Amino acid sequence: MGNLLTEQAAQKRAQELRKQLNEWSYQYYVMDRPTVEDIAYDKSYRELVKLEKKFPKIIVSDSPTQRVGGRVLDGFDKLNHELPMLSLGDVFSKQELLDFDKRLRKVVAEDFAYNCELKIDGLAISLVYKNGLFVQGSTRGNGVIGEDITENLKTVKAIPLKLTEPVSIEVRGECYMPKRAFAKLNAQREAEGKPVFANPRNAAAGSLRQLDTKITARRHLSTFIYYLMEPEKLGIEKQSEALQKMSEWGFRINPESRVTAAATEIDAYIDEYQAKRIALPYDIDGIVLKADPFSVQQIVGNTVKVPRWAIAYKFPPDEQETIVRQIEWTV
Ligand SMILES: CC(C)(C)c1nc(N2CCN(c3ncccn3)CC2)c2cc(C(N)=O)c(N)nc2n1
Repeated sequence: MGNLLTEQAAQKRAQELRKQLNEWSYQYYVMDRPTVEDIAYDKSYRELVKLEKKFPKIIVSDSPTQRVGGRVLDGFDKLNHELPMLSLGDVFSKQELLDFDKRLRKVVAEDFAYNCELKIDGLAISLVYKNGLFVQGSTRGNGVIGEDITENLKTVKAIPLKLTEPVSIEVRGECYMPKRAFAKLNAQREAEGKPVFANPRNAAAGSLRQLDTKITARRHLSTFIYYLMEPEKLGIEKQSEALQKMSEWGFRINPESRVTAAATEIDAYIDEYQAKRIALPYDIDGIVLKADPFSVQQIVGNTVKVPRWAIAYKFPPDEQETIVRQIEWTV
């Protein structure tokens, strides 16, 4: 491009490049479906970087160039979760799960199904969007006070910088490090004589706590988003519906969740994923059962710390998992 390029022409070309790059990135990082060779991506990306360098005024917040990090923060601001990030009650046996189900059905007259979800073993995060643009990301902290890690979360490619609709929402999810990235990182750290991380959750937490966002950007973090705050404001009536809607907005949603009507289906779900656990490309430490209709949440509400309409079933610690981790996922 000769330098006769006007800012307007640069803006137009940059918009075309962003659209293409964001589409490729969505397919790769959100849908796990690589659709383009790296070289094609890099070529377009380099052209966009050049255009934005030449005409800085054309830069927009959802440009893929805004994901590389680059600032070294001197700390994280604390922030107040207007809607507290609750904890989860947890049970360790199917019998306790049945007791939870019985207790809940005693209070709730209407029949209802559960939404069963894998319990991703990462770090709980909250993401706030204003008119479809990512404006703030934070850690759970103690549930009321968290840390603003927006700059670091912008580098997580699975977190959309701009949604497909201009909605103003807050969502909750888990930020995690895939097992393969964890094995690679630890192999690298070992080679550099640095201490290795004990598990992917610690590695994810350490990566999000980095004050140098460039380091966070190369840690291959990902997310699964699992809750939409105040769904009633958008006329969404069930957890399964909220997950579907969040997927349409561009969030990465775990594909293994399932609506189960009867308790026996829950048993099957638990058995299935206890067996699949080792083969999953990310760590899970159980499953999360949520009453699917949000009306049930309205009826039973939450205690100070935990919802009465949801429970976590924790898998027994699976020691051979650790041995397998060394074999299966070393690069
Ligand atoms: C929205 C509710 C409260 C029902 C909820 N809360 C969750 N958690 C709360 C406790 N959390 C927590 N973290 C640290 C210390 C205490 N509690 C960690 C997230 C969920 C975690 C997962 C997951 N991991 O995959 C999930 N699929 N659904 C969740 N749903």
